Amino acid sequence: MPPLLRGSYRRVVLALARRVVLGAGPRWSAGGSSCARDSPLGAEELRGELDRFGGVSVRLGRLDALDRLDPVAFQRALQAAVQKWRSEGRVAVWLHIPILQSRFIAPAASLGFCFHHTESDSSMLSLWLGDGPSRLPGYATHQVGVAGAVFDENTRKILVVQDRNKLKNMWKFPGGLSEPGEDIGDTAVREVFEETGIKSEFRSLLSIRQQHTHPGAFGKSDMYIICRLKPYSFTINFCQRECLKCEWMNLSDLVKTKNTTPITSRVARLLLYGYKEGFDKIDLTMEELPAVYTGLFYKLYHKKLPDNYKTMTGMD
Ligand SMILES: NC(=O)C1=CN([C@@H]2O[C@H](COP(=O)(O)OP(=O)(O)OC[C@H]3O[C@@H](n4cnc5c(N)ncnc54)[C@H](O)[C@@H]3O)[C@@H](O)[C@H]2O)C=CC1
Ligand SMILES: [Mg+2]
Repeated sequence: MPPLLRGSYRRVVLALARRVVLGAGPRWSAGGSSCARDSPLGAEELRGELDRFGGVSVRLGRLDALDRLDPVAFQRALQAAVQKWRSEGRVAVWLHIPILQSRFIAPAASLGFCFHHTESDSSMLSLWLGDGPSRLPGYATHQVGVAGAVFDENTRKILVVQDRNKLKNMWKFPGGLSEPGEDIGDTAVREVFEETGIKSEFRSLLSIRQQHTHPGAFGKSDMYIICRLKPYSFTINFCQRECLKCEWMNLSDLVKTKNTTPITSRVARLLLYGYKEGFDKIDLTMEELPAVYTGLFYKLYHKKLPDNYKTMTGMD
């Protein structure tokens, strides 16, 4: 027996290998005694929860003994567990590993596990056990950036910035990346305030750009959304760290200038059209609706739907 599999480790490993179970299982005990020596780590078995697709989810952070379990012992236990889950017809295994237990990543990888995703304090590995190629869904594919086109209808001026740290200095709308759980409109309002000092409120969504293998998105795709915002403060106090310049520019000048990005120019023209013909021509408005399955709420963006169409039941 390898030296690593001595004493309490040995008991842990044997228990893991023998009795990997799903659901609530008995605690480890090497000899039936409940004294501290026989169950020295007070640990539970490597066990998983069954998900609705027939996969098993194991959270290593819940296993008390893990701090004193070495990678070799873990690999054996996991191998035995995978064998058992396979024989039970489980389709996949999800392995959640806290960052401080990262020494278990390599042993899991040697059994075929791959990274599914990582968070700041943990990683999630997965192993497909079902027939054919994996049907597990991938993780995040896009980052979401949001800009605010803050248009003052009274003066026909629009708020524009030039970013610092850019190879070319071009006029654009202030904006930045959405934070986890943040509504699109809230990102626009927050970023505009952080970058320019201007306070504003969300009016509508104007455009969505999708760009793949975006250099600023760590190789992922970029979703860049521009919102129409209405200002309610007008004194610029721009962030020197992020911006080189910031000003209220005549919308017609932004439409004309060459010193801007194609998307900014296009949205400036869209705003001009909306200003002249009515913003309902260009606005995707937002409404909050209840989600059927989760009981949560979501934001839905679309062209304005007349109230009678919201409740109509037939074609007449
Ligand atoms: N076509 C356009 O007009 C432009 C569109 N965008 C879009 O805007 C969104 C991102 O907005 P941003 O204003 O760039 O983000 P942001 O406003 O959230 O953050 C920009 C700041 O983050 C920091 N930062 C970013 N990457 C960094 C790194 N690797 N190391 C250290 N600091 C770093 C810098 O301080 C930088 O000034 C994306 O969706 C992008 O596609 C951005 C620029 C131009
Ligand atoms: Mg920015």
